[in-house]
Amino acid sequence: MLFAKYQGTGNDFILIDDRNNTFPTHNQSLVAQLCHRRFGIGADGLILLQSHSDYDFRMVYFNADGAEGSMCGNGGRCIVRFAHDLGIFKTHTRFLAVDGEHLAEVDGEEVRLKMSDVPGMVHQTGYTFLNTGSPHVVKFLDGLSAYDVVNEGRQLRNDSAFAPGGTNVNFTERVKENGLFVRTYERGVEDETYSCGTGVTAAALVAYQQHQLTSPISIRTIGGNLRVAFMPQPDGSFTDIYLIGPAQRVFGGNITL
Ligand SMILES: N[C@@H](CCC[C@H](N)C(=O)O)C(=O)O
Repeated sequence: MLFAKYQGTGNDFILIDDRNNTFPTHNQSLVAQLCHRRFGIGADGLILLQSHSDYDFRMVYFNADGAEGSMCGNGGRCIVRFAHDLGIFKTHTRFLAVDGEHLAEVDGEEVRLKMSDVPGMVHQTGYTFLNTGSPHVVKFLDGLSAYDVVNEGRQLRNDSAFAPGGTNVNFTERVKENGLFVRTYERGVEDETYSCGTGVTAAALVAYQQHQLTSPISIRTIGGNLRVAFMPQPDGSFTDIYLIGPAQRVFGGNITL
């Protein structure tokens, strides 16, 4: 079976053209093995591109632990690049993911992905929780470069407040000129990743509401730079949310299943 590896600001994924529906979607240990960084290809997740009668394609996303996941923003940008490379569309596309319809546009190196609307957020002491297609905690702090993201993130990810599903955790620092630096502990990878698209989207919306940053917000991650644009609504919800940044093919190959 042919595969290709793509990355979006260092969040990396195995992409498979599954338009003939031959991938064994219920084989969780196979997905985990393919994503393993020592015994497999190595990736933060695996994504199937499947056919859909009403859309250009359907995105099916699995986390590195092999379980089917909720929405992945960087994965969404990578599958758009993959579909573009396969010749499925020219500049604009419309596809279906687990959280519903997404529109996207390829513009040179960048992919601009429309995210799901966000109904609101819950503020707790020390952090904010919201769902941007996947569940996210956003916690603002100073000195993020030296912060223990893995241990602090793992604790919050497994906090009983988020049981049974758990949450992703985004540690966020304000940087100059309407910008953020974000480091994410990702559920399903169970480690810090270089970038998380639904995570930086969550951080941007909280930064608007709590720190008066304005759309579009520039975000630095370990793996590169992203932008998040959005329209705040009077009822506290957000519409027209766009995640914008680079997505690239890394290499391709053939796997025997
Ligand atoms: N890396 C992703 C988020 C993927 C989903 C997450 N691991 C979860 O299970 O909630 C992104 O770019 O959004």
